[in-house]
Amino acid sequence: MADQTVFTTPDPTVRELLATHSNLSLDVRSGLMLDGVPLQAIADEIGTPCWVMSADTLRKRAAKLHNAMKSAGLSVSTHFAVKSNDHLAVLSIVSQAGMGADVVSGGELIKARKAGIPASRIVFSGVGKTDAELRLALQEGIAQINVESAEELEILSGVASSMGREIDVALRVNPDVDAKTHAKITTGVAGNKFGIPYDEALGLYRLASELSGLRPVGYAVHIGSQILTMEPYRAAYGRIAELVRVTRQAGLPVTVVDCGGGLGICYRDEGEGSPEALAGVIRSELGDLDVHLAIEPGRWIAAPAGVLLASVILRKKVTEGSPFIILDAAMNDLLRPSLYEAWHGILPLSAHDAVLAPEEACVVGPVCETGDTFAQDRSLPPLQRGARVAILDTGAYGAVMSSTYNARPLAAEVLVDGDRWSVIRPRQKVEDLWANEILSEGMRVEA
Ligand SMILES: Cc1ncc(COP(=O)(O)O)c(C=O)c1O
Ligand SMILES: N[C@@H](CCCC[NH3+])C(=O)O
Repeated sequence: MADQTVFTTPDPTVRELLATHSNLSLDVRSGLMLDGVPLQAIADEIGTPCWVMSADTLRKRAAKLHNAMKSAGLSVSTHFAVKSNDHLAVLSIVSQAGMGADVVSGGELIKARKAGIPASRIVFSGVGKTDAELRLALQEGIAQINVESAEELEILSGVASSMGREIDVALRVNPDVDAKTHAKITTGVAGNKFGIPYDEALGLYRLASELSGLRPVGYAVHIGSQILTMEPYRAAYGRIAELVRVTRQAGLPVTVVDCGGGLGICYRDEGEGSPEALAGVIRSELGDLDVHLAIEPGRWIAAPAGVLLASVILRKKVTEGSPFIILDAAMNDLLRPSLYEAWHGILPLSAHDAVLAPEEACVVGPVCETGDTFAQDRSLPPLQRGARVAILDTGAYGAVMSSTYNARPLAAEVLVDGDRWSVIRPRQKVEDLWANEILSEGMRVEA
């Protein structure tokens, strides 16, 4: 077992990141550890870039969320948002920790089933489900489909009737509440593509009760992602509670409210969304409705469980301003900084690097895009060629959003469980990049 001696580093960012990430520690000899595993050992054996997930963190966070709901006296089904991390190992761990799944495609549905998540614990959300995906959901007998438009209601009714099936349906309502998060991940304001306009919801609920193949059971709402304060949740759930009352007054039964996901985490110093506070809001706004409650968290469960390991290819001097630290990971691996200007903590893997006095640097990848930037003018220990770093909080919306842009093979994935680790997806081979490309004989030119 490695020596867990904590020592002082002069870099306040390093100290703060270690303080806010309880699964990470800096060991004098072994460097940065994720749970009981030195990350250098993984990088030595597997190479970089490489995603590493902590099984323990997934389990602990699922338990924390369940306890928060229970302590508030709520019985809530939790559906892990598969879009945040769809690795079979992750799905299997969260399933064993008591979660079902929220899926947005046929592919996610099949992966959730492959990971052992029972169909009865799967809900299907999304603005555009194809007929084939709806048929799959009906064949599998999943718990519920969250319908997002009048058009989808008609299509689903047609598909279900043609199969002689009936399915529980919740209407996803757009409550026109601003989640005060990044504009690209806000989903609950009027004008977003998501959900049924609030004022149309009751009419469509009535329509759903008249259409064959559908059993309208309630409402769903999801207002966005990385939400840190409770006001938007309170406003959205308050509106849904009102809708439930009005629907019942109209003589239509409502038995389900799906409260969506969106709870945020602490990437930098913003503090994390509190499951206890969320439970409190759900109880105060929806607790007396006598409905079955559900939530769909993704990021809050998975993001802090993962890091992305990378190596410094080179350090590029500039005449003015911060030097460029060019990593072997890039935007094709982790897209969030490029897409949302998202801030991710970066820590050196070596204890030796971690104790150096910090400098300002720009951390970038080698992809041919100026947007391929992980951090601008970031205070970091001076990282030299060959140094390794961990980019933090990449367990959600990390590997799932990777691509092979610039013909860069998908990075390896590793699972840490206590003081053991194993590869859960080998690095993609370069040959795999063209394995499915068809080059007809006439097109082939001998090199
Ligand atoms: C319908 C739905 N549910 C759940 C989630 C999960 O969100 P988060 O990862 O922020 O918890 C999303 C993504 O924003 C979503 O679109
Ligand atoms: N992919 C986004 C969040 C979108 C969530 C899905 N609706 C992120 O990385 O933060």
